[in-house]
Amino acid sequence: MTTTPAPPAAPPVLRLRDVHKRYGPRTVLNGADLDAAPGRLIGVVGENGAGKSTLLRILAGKLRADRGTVRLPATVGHCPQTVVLHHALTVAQHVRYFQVAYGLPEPTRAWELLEELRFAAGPRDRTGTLSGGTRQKLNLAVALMHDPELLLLDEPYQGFDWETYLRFWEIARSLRERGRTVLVVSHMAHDADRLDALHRLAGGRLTPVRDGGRA
Ligand SMILES: Nc1ncnc2c1ncn2[C@@H]1O[C@H](COP(=O)(O)OP(=O)(O)OP(=O)(O)O)[C@@H](O)[C@H]1O
Repeated sequence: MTTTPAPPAAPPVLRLRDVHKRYGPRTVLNGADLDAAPGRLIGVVGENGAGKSTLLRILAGKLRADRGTVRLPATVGHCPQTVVLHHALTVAQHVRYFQVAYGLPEPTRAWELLEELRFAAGPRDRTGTLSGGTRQKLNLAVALMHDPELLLLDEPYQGFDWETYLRFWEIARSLRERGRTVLVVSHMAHDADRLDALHRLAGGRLTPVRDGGRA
């Protein structure tokens, strides 16, 4: 009898090893490790101030770790907790700005995402006039519009109504099906079932709470 060897596991798209970060005397990350394979939905939970946003900012290249190694794919999207939009610019100006920043020939994906998220504002509306949840939809769409291999989302659905929250998870699932890796900082216990793996950040380290085996 011949046996077919199992296919080798896909190499991690994200690898974090022994990452340290302190702000003055305060140590926030103290040897954080994480591996993420392609096509995984991964959650990170932790108490307020545990260092989740710090971790994501390091992964997004917006903050330098004091020590340790971070291996990332070529394209990374980051949707930070604080909306990065400028209140005086219109919706269309934001889409155009990020299209140019990412070097995209067309901004089509941004408009598709906004439609999927039931975006109610018009292209000429200034973001300063939008509701918090509506601004967050634009924040999310511009983080996703270049279809990054790794997507870092810091509580991405703050201010979303229930229907939009469910649509967010549909988008996350379709990204996973296309081999994208999505890392979500979450406070919601009922998100856990939607994820392939869940890690807790405490004491500056990441510990798997639940792991689907390939995260
Ligand atoms: N730029 C900074 N300078 C000094 N301290 C900072 C800075 N950014 C964050 N901190 C501190 O580092 C700790 C971790 O902050 P961080 O925002 O990463 O936590 P978090 O887990 O995302 O918190 P939350 O759940 O409240 O969003 C906190 O004590 C915070 O006050």
